[in-house]
Amino acid sequence: MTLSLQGISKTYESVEAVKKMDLRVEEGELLVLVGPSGCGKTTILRMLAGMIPSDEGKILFRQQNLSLLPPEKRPTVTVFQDYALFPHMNVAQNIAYGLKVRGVSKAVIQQKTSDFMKLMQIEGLEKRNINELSGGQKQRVALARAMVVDPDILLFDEPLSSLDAKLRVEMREEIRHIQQKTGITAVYVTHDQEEALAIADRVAVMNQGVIEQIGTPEEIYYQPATVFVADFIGFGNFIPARVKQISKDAIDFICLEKTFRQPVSQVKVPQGWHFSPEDPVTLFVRPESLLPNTDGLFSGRILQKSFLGASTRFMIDSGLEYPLKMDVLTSIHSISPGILLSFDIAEVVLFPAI
Ligand SMILES: Nc1ncnc2c1ncn2[C@@H]1O[C@H](COP(=O)(O)OP(=O)(O)OP(=O)(O)O)[C@@H](O)[C@H]1O
Repeated sequence: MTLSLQGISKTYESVEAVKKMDLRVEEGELLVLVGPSGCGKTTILRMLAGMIPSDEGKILFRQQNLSLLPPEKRPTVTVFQDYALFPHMNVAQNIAYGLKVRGVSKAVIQQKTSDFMKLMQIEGLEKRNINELSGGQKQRVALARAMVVDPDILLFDEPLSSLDAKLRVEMREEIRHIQQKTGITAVYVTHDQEEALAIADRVAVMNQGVIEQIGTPEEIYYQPATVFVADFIGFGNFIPARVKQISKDAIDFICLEKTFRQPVSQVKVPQGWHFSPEDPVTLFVRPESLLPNTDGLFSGRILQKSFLGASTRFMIDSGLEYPLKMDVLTSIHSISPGILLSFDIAEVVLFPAI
């Protein structure tokens, strides 16, 4: 009982937007497609909705081949960034539209419209014109209009991009809450990696028409499978290093001219990649995994400090080509300008040298 894309491709003139993609979305799951502009996210959503055909491959939902169905026969409804509301209809008429065209009775339309206005906390706005609403209210109307027809699959195309930062966070929490409450299957497109991590059951990170990695937000954040994913999701430091020696229990690395010893079981590496003694490698370290401490493994000098609220970010010169980023809880005050650092070694991911 899943939505699955099997070997889906799409080429526009000379641009290969989606390349032989396989993807499964479980029933009731919220799957986020995230990636930089032009990586093919919207193209996938359009193929799911039937707005454009794929060049090859199949889209199956509950054993039915959706690729053969026109858009209006598909079990999908799309929520767009620009809301796509009907400007000549008031709020209630917008929400009721989908039910009306499906020939639902007046009494049911009234009941359902009222239920969804309540769910989206827009009661009292029934008679308002669309141009008399705030951005957040418009998005609530758009969501109510999409969900009122009880679709099996909700498609979100950057639904929060037009909202200001605070409202985005509020609305994404609300979308997540309602999606979980209704158990609707959802595919959500965004280029905002923070939004992706916050809202998803699973995240698919896309790059140039392919999925680089798919996994839970925690897997994607703590165990990026590629340098692209590590770089795109969150912040991090790429530190050049060299494998010194490998024994049965531990691996020694030389990094910043110091030797780090790490138990073999703790070394996180991309699947299928093996390294040998003397290989140049890259250590990927999150800013919060860099630790200021007095018996640190290497030294650095603070170049810059940015207050981020709960944490403070320090830019540190450690003699590398780029400054290291280190996030420290703001409540910890005693950071001296010339500091000693170490890693939380269990959180470091090892990549081939970049
Ligand atoms: N109608 C079209 N004709 C030609 N090329 C297109 C068309 N639509 C998209 N493309 C190209 O296909 C690639 C994928 O586009 P797509 O819109 O799917 O990316 P996206 O990840 O959604 O990007 P964004 O976040 O900017 O919306 C891009 O290189 C884009 O320029």
